[in-house]
Amino acid sequence: MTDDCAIALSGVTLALGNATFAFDCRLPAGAITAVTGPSGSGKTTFLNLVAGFERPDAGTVSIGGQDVTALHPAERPVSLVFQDNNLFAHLDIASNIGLGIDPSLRLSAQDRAAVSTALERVGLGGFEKRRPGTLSGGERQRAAFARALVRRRPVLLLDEPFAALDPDLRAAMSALLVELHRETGNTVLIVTHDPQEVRRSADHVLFLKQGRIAVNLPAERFLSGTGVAEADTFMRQI
Ligand SMILES: Nc1ncnc2c1ncn2[C@@H]1O[C@H](COP(=O)(O)OP(=O)(O)OP(=O)(O)O)[C@@H](O)[C@H]1O
Repeated sequence: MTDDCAIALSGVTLALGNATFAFDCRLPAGAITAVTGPSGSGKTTFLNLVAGFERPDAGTVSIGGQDVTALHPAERPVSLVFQDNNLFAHLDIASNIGLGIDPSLRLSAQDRAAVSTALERVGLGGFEKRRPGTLSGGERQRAAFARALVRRRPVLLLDEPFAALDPDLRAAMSALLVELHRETGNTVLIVTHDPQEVRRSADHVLFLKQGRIAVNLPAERFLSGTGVAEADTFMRQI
């Protein structure tokens, strides 16, 4: 495990409408961190700050020791799977995933093989020529996950990536995430409402409350009780 991809937010503050956020934390490199907490607590905003879709009013965001606060999302070493999976309707699934490798879609035979392998791993083998509009919501989410996989960036950001899937498929996709994480050793942040997901996949847990960090602990310690009532109630929902 290297320290290259630790994510650090130092003195970060942000106001969006009536909501205010203040984040100060350091997240371990090469780990899966679950970002959780009640609806409206700031989970997506936290991910947006790391991805660069939001800029802090004050403070710095760094990834792997590099200050990325002023960098655009495309310049940051991250790949993303957000709730709206951002597939291009006019491109087939293979091209949508190929965009993760090369935005101009000049793909080598090896790249095309990587696309097909990623599709097979997410259970969409043979979907290469299909258009996004012909896929179910869950299949589109899995295609977006495949696109993030082929990018092979050191940091993977996932915002409720499996929320639309039924429980069995959700469990299978979490298992796939853990398996791929073991292979690549990348740093993963996954926003989830699902305590089972936290238990299944997280090495580390960040629990947010009203735009602040209420708990920042290794998963083992989080699961054995945090002393923060909301976090402990959340885990008892299983
Ligand atoms: N651009 C914005 N303008 C005004 N308010 C915003 C904006 N973005 C987020 N907020 C508010 O900030 C709060 C946190 O939003 P955020 O989406 O980060 O929460 P969340 O924890 O991801 O919620 P959920 O679990 O419901 O998706 C919410 O109250 C939201 O209404």
